[in-house]
Amino acid sequence: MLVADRLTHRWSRTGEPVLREHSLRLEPGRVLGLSGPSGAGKSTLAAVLAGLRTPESGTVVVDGRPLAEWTGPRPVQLVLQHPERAMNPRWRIRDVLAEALPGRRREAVAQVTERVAQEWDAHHGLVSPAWLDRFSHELSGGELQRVNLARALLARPCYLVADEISASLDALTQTVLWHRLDHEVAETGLGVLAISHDAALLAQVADEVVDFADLAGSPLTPA
Ligand SMILES: Nc1ncnc2c1ncn2[C@@H]1O[C@H](COP(=O)(O)OP(=O)(O)OP(=O)(O)O)[C@@H](O)[C@H]1O
Repeated sequence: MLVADRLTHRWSRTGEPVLREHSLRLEPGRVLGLSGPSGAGKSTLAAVLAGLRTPESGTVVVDGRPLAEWTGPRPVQLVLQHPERAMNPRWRIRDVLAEALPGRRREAVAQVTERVAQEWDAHHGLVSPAWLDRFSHELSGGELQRVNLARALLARPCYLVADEISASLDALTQTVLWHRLDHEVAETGLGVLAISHDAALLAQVADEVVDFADLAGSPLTPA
């Protein structure tokens, strides 16, 4: 279980806190939907859950161990709406995918990236093997987003924070992508936090939907 307890975070020392003792539980093998208005703090919470921001106070514990104590691959992967920000523009797509496999032999990495591209290609062409030798600027935003998600799953995270990951996709591709994620949830026990403004999408893909505001000031454990 991913347990975030009483997280507080403000972006400037004198500013209002964006996270105000926000708490949530994300179970393995489940999809939890998170909704809330623009600017509320959902992406801030996402960054803290993934360990990319340190909260002013509060804890994030992943499968019984504080997030800060995990070494090696991040147990919580974050995929954002704008995939180009998460990729080195000088890398080919095969190197972008290989980033999820640090420390492996070159030949093994090449094999895995080819296999992953073929496997994702089988899901209605979500990722094409033909993209592997291209640079990120040679793919569309939606294509890059699928590569970004494939890379995040290749790292074998325990939990995935998916922040508006399908907002730039057409309806059919969106359905196929969530179907692919569902498969991962069922097969590997991945826990997913799906952040979106799209209530209809969340109703479709999530086991439960919570509102960002309702997570504030509701500690999971006694103070
Ligand atoms: N790097 C930053 N530096 C300063 N302020 C920030 C930073 N990132 C976000 N903020 C501020 O924190 C608040 C919450 O932003 P956040 O991106 O978490 O909201 P959100 O709920 O994800 O919004 P949206 O749905 O529009 O993506 C906003 O007021 C935003 O301006």
